[in-house]
Amino acid sequence: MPKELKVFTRAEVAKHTSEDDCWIIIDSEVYDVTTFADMHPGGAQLLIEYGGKDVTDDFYGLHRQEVIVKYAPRLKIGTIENESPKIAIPKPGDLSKVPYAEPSYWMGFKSPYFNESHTKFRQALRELYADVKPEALISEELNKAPTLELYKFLGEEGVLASQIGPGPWLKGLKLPGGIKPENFDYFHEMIAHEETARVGTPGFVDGISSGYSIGLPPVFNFGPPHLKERVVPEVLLGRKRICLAITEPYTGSDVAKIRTTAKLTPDGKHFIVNGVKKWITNGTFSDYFSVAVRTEKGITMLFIERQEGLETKGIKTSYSSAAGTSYITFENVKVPVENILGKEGQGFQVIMYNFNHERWYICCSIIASTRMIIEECMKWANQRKVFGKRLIDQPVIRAKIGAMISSLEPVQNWLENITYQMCNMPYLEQSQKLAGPIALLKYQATRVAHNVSDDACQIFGGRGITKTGMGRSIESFQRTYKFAAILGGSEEIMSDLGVRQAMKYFPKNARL
Ligand code: HEM
Repeated sequence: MPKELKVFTRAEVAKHTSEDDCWIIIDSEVYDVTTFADMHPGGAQLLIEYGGKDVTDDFYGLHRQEVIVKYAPRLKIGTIENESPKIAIPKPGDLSKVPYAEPSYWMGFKSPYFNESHTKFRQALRELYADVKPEALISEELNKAPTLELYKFLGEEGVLASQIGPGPWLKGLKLPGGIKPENFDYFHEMIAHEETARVGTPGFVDGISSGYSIGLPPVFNFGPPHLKERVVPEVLLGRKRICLAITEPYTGSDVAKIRTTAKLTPDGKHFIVNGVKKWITNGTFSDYFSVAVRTEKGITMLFIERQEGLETKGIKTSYSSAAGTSYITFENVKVPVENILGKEGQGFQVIMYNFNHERWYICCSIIASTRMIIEECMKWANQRKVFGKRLIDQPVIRAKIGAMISSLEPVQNWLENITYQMCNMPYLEQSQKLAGPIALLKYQATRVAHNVSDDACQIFGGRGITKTGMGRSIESFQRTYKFAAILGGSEEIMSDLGVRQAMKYFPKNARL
């Protein structure tokens, strides 16, 4: 039964100042902290010193809003007469009203790209993820992989399907916001990646999105019919998990150097696979693996099921093991020749086919994460008081936040422009025209993330390097934004590729 709340005057609250009877006011609501004081992580004495007072500003200078949301049901005893709260507590699923906290269309600006269906889609995902977030925070903290139950839930709600792009594989599936598969476009997918990133738990987020969004495309684009029919629905409905296994300890971005071998058996019916793979996201809990191997005819992609001889073990990285980042060993693993994805010796084309999409998806995600960090900085700078004024009243802080916003908005706008091209170009034209811009966008998006992370840490000070409390998102971002700068092609390779692509189309007759 909910507690009955009473109405008090400020004078009444002011009488409750002792160890045995201690009340405080936060935003015109009254809290009895007498029994809580001994459990208060900030210390009992502090709370008692503040007994009887309005502690709103001090409270918000030291605690995230989620603290009061969590403790209010236990500690709130009433409200102050003729007053109402001035601080908004967003409902789960609300869009933020903090300037620049959402892409401009969702802050009331006009856009040629979005319509009502994109708004419905974003809203549905934001609400759905608000329910998932508590589990995400626990998994992230405890290094626990997302459960199969959660995968099934995300699969049935169409969340998994909405992260691999428009295509025939969506047919018959339910999508968030009731969007019909035939109306689903790359802007919906962009929103899906943004909303997933907004959960704010990078390891867990990769745990529920990274493996299949790059592991499944080789199957639905190049798999033989018997695999497509079975595996694609299993994965999209969250019943089985798949990952992409390309990189090895000896070779990262240089795919041509992979050493995992697949030798044909004398009867020509199977390959025997031997070798190792490293940094394979979702590998620890995947059932299926899309694997790059070397056969007699060259680099080949194989679909391999978990079986004897295939072992996965977790690798500890700078984010949570909820991502399932793994080291995989293949010892005499037997794979039917029918499991070749594409053609033998043409694995490179299979790998390249989805590269642009993968890089674009990383852009969607890192740009959304960076935006959240800017929102955290703006909120903090507004509520944190030092030397008698808010942080935001210091020109040096405004200069940092100005630099953050003005570096983020151009990459968001470039992302939307590229997404528009993806919606309107056939695959071949996309490959010719977008490989360079996507590579350069990825380079710039992760450079922006780097600078924002650095400035955010300076703004938060000690809290920006502390895993709990006010700066926890800043600390986590600092530890993890580099994943986006390395995976799917490092910054160095991205800028080089962008320029090489541009030079391919450089007119032979152009002169200075
Ligand atoms: C309803 C009232 C309050 C509740 C439920 C509460 C709860 C908490 C919690 C959960 C933490 C740990 C935060 C974290 O690490 O994320 C904390 C820390 C702290 N609290 Fe409170 N608190 C309350 C009121 C106050 C008041 C009135 C003060 C004094 C102004 C205060 C001072 C502190 C301090 C100094 C810390 C340590 C902050 C840090 O490590 O940076 N708290 N409190």
